Amino acid sequence: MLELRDITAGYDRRAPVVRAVSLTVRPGESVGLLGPSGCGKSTLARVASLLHRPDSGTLTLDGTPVHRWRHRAPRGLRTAVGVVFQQPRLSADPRLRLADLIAEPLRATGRRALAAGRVAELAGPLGLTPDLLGRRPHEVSDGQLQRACLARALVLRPRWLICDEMTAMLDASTTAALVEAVERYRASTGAGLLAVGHDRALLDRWCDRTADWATLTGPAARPHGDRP
Ligand SMILES: Nc1ncnc2c1ncn2[C@@H]1O[C@H](COP(=O)(O)OP(=O)(O)OP(=O)(O)O)[C@@H](O)[C@H]1O
Repeated sequence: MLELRDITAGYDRRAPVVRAVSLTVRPGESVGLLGPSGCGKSTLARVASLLHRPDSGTLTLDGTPVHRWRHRAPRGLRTAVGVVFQQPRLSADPRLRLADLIAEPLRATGRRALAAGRVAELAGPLGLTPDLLGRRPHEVSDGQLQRACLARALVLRPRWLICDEMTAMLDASTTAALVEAVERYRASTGAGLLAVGHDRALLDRWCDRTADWATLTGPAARPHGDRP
């Protein structure tokens, strides 16, 4: 279970952007998160990805409460969550060839020996040919780079996947390919998904259920935030 309970978070303690938000994703479940621009969805997604420490509230991953974020988070918790952001160019080291970009989390966790096999396994189904794997980010399209970023998010086989507007800048066929890759991964591993987006039709098609930001926040939020 991925449980965000009464999360208050932001960039200035006096004016948090996320206020008392609760949201639960059950094992194997896919939950879409919809809300107006600027409401705090990405901030909440970063809290769930252990990238942003909340001012208050609790994040619990598979029964373990998280007490430390970013590089201070225990490796076992950090690697349990894979994350894909909206803009691949902001999250990709421009010096790395795509094969190395995908393998980066393996190197960072001392599992370099697994790199060749895991990259090959993920690249093919995502349409990343050997030619593309040898290029650097400035030599590929946004859609190709996002495919590599998704492969990077899956390379450690996380139990939870957070997709923050993963397809917002992409065309319909790339969107379909990325969603299909996520669903294939989830079908083979049982991983849970939190997909943040603006496109209700896409989230309704993709996810088991879609939660509206307005129902998750404030004192009116139900114990599990999004349950009827
Ligand atoms: N690093 C930052 N420093 C200061 N303020 C920030 C920072 N990142 C985001 N904000 C502000 O926090 C608020 C919530 O931003 P966030 O990106 O979480 O919203 P969002 O719901 O994901 O928006 P969108 O749908 O437009 O991506 C916004 O007002 C934004 O300007």
